[in-house]
Amino acid sequence: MEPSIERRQTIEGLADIKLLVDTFYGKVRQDALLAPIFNERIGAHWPQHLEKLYKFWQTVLLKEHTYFGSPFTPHALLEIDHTHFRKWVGLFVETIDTLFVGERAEEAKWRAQKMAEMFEYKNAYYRKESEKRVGG
Ligand code: HEM
Repeated sequence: MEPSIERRQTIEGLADIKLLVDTFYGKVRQDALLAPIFNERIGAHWPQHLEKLYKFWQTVLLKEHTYFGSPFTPHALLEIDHTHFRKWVGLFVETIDTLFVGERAEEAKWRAQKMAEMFEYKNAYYRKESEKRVGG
């Protein structure tokens, strides 16, 4: 049997974070369900969005604190539901499993899943509240 060559790497530094973020949003931008949502909101500002996401994942995974935003806020207004979140998480997990191995890779998947769950829950809550206000 051919010895298998492990091409996947551990997440060690900013270059790995950039590879993760660039690959993931590359997939998002090709995805029929997610691309329109991102494009409508981000438009020509993809470079700035990616910079923000490098900082976000650098902070979460490398504990180098370069992100100082509030990650949920911009999602509250998006028209997204369970199908979108499931797709987002699916592409994220696929990206990690293709590129990386190790503890940080596992942590990245775990964090992404947990945050997606939280965002989905909060989104549904805000939507219900605003329907109550509109609908009386
Ligand atoms: C279906 C799922 C999702 C969609 C469609 C989505 C879409 C977006 C969009 C359009 C923006 C840009 C908003 C703006 O600049 O006005 C954004 C920002 C962001 N997203 Fe998501 N997102 C999703 C899930 C997630 C998840 C699960 C995470 C975290 C693991 C995440 C992390 C972030 C962060 C950190 C920002 C930057 C926030 C800031 O401005 O500081 N997103 N997202």
